[in-house]
Parts: sequence; structure tokens; C-alpha cells
Amino acid sequence: MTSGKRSVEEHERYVAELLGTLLSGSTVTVPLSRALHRTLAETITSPLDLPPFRNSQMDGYAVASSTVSDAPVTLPVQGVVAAGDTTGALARGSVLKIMTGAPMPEGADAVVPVEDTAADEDAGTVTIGRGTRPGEFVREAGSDVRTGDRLLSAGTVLAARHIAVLAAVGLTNIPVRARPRVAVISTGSELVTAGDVLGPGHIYNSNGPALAASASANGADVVSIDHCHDDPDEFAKMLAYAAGVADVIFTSGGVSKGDFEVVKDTLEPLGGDFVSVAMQPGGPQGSAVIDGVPVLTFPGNPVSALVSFEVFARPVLRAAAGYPPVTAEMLPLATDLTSIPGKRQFLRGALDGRTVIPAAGRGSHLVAGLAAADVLLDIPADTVSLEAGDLVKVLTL
Ligand SMILES: Nc1nc2c(c(=O)[nH]1)N[C@H]1C(S)=C(S)[C@@H](COP(=O)(O)OP(=O)(O)OC[C@H]3O[C@@H](n4cnc5c(N)ncnc54)[C@H](O)[C@@H]3O)O[C@H]1N2
Ligand code: MOO
Repeated sequence: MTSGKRSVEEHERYVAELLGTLLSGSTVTVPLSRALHRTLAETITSPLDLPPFRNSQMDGYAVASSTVSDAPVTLPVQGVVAAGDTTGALARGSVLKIMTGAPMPEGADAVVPVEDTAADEDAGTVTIGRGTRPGEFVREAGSDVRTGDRLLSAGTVLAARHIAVLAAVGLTNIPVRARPRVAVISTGSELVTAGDVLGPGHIYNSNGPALAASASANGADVVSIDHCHDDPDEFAKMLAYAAGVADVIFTSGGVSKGDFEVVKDTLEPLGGDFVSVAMQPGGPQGSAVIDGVPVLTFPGNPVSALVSFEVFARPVLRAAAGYPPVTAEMLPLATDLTSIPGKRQFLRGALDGRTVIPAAGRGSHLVAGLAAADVLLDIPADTVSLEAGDLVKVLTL
């Protein structure tokens, strides 16, 4: 504890334990078209050879290399093999015109690119301008991967290149880690949704979209996004719904010391834990369990809500999704800075190459300032000032 508050480290541990239910590691099967950014639950071995058959690497002429060793040499053209054709056989002393990706005919062991030849279509012959060696411009069956070879390891987070190889071997059902299902509830009677009319005293809801985007970006399935007025009945109904569809619920707003703290007022009597964490932004934090589903209640200020997500929720969601942990690095400051003693500060900063420029504004309402940031500067609770050139811990946003 610091100054009677819960430390960030203590609250991290508390949240990690509360959200431990997300780490079940169960497996689901998804179609290949839905597999991007999912984490492989099993190692995948190849069900076939790649390439599946011996084929040409060039548009040109399939030859028996021994017949062109005295090039230039003029030979009859037996026909044309296109990509998609079935394999034919090359008559001794002839050549076959062949396209890239077409199966190599039996009897041919090399391809001479069309650029190195001169065809006489009337005569049905081609002059092969140079000799070749066996295997030149031929892609052998299994030269990329063989049936039964390991293609991708369990734990791989699937990117486009992984989708390419899964598709290339014809796999359609992909075993992946189940994603944690997330529900987001933004509270506040002042909030309206982008697209609706902004009346007097209203602001647009930014926490809902931001928390949903953050959850998706960190491997979760966002199954419900709601906006709740400062009305306890409405909130109770939304919570009950969310608990029925999600594995974890994130709320924003309604947790500090005002007259209309709908989140705190509803959850505290139900055993919710509301604490002041020694950090800024993100001091007011809470949690509860509703129908067995953990709820994390973030403060309403937009920077506070997202910093809270970054610090407490993001590591657990990533672990649940099988994503690699977020790594921090130490980078030098571009300017001096001061920090509040007793509170771990998460300042916004921009990167100038490998140097960190702390943002000028520190208010937790500065959402445009947050958007301009590349990183969070993690300043320890006992640090009061730092000088330009000092190393600071930096978390990439
Ligand atoms: N007397 C005190 N007042 C406040 C304290 C305190 O310790 N004593 N703490 C301040 C801090 S720090 C924070 S952070 C906020 C947290 O308040 P709440 O979680 O109750 O949030 P709200 O009051 O509902 O909203 C705060 C602020 O953020 C705006 N907001 C809320 N939700 C959204 C949203 N979805 N999108 C955009 N903006 C949102 C809201 O309009 C308020 O301006 O309390 C301080 N007060
Ligand atoms: O903790 Mo509040 O989150 O400082 O703005």
C-alpha cells in the first residue's frame, strides 16, 4: 500500500486473480476466413506436399536437358502445357511449350525461359538459345514442405502469411484458442452515441468504443456494448444481460464521489470492491462478480479509462487469447519532467526516434492528447523528478 491506497502492483495481482477464469485455454474450431489474429491451439502438420506436383517456374519450353546441350539447337514443338493441365509426356527430341505453374511433362527435366528461345510457328519449331542443367526452373513436388512436416506451431498468432500456408495446403477448419467474451457498459446520463444529436450538457461517448476497440485489439470478442444512464435499475438490467453473454464485463464511469455513482452504488452492496489505487490517471478502481462473471469498473475520464485498461485488463486478456505479453522498454527522455510523489504516473508521450517527448497536458479528459501519444511513460510512485536523458519505462500503446 502507498499512502493508505492500494499500490498498482497489488491491484494488478488482485485483477489477475479475479480474471483468472479467463485463462481456461479452451479450443474452438473456426473457418480459415475467420482465423486471422487467432492463436493456434494445436501444431499443424501438412496434409500434402507443396508444391503438390513437379511444375514449371517459368513461361518457356520444357526440355530434356541432354537434347539442348549443343545449343543453339532447333527442335519441334510438341504442344503447349498450361497451368491446370494434367501431366503429359515429352517425346524424345521434342520440346513442350510450358507456362508457369503447369505440370512438368514426364521426360522433361528443365525449363528454358521463353526469353532465351526463338519460335518459328509456321515450322512448328523453336530454337533453344542456350543449354540448361537438369532441374533448372523446375519446382519439385515437396520442395517447400512435405506431407506430415510441421507447418505452424501451437501458439502461433495467425498473420496473413500463416493464412497463406494454411490455405495452400487446403485446410479449412482451424483449431484456435477460444477468445474471452467481453461486454462493455459505459455509464453517464451526459453521454450520447456518435451519430446522435449532441444536446446541451451532453458529450459523445468515447469510452465505449475505445474499450471495445482495446479489447478486440488484445484478442477478445466484444459481444455487447451498452450505454447506461445514471439509473440503477437500468444498470442492474444491463449487468444481468452482460453477465449472461460475456466472460468479463468492463464498465466506465460512476465510481468516484459524486451524487450519481451508479456503478459503485449498485455494486458495493453486492460485495463490490472499490478502492483508490496509487496511480494517476486511473485512481478510482473497482471490481465485482455478477452471476459468476468478473466486472472491472474503470473511472469515467477517457484517459483514465484507457490507462486502466492498459495496466490492469490488457495483460490478462492477452494471456487469455494466447497473445505475447506487452513488453516495456527503457528509453531516454527528451525533456525534464516532474511527477507527483506517492502515485505511479502513466503519462502520455510521443516518440522522436528512440527518445520520448512527454505530453504537455496531463488532464484525464484530454482525449485528443491521448490520440497523439505513441506510448505511456510509467513513472514510479517514489520518483519526483527526472532530467532530459534519464531512462524511463515506456509501454507502447
Ligand atoms: N470529489 C472527487 N471528485 C473526483 C475524484 C475524487 O477523488 N474526488 N476523482 C476524480 C477522478 S481522478 C476521476 S478519474 C473521476 C472518475 O469519476 P467516475 O468514474 O465517477 O466518472 P464520471 O464522473 O462518470 O465521469 C468522469 C468524467 O469523464 C467523462 N466521461 C464519463 N464516461 C465517459 C465516456 N463513456 N466517454 C467520454 N467521457 C466520459 C464524464 O463526462 C466526466 O467528465 O472522478 C473525478 N472526480
Ligand atoms: O484517476 Mo483520475 O483517473 O486521475 O483522472
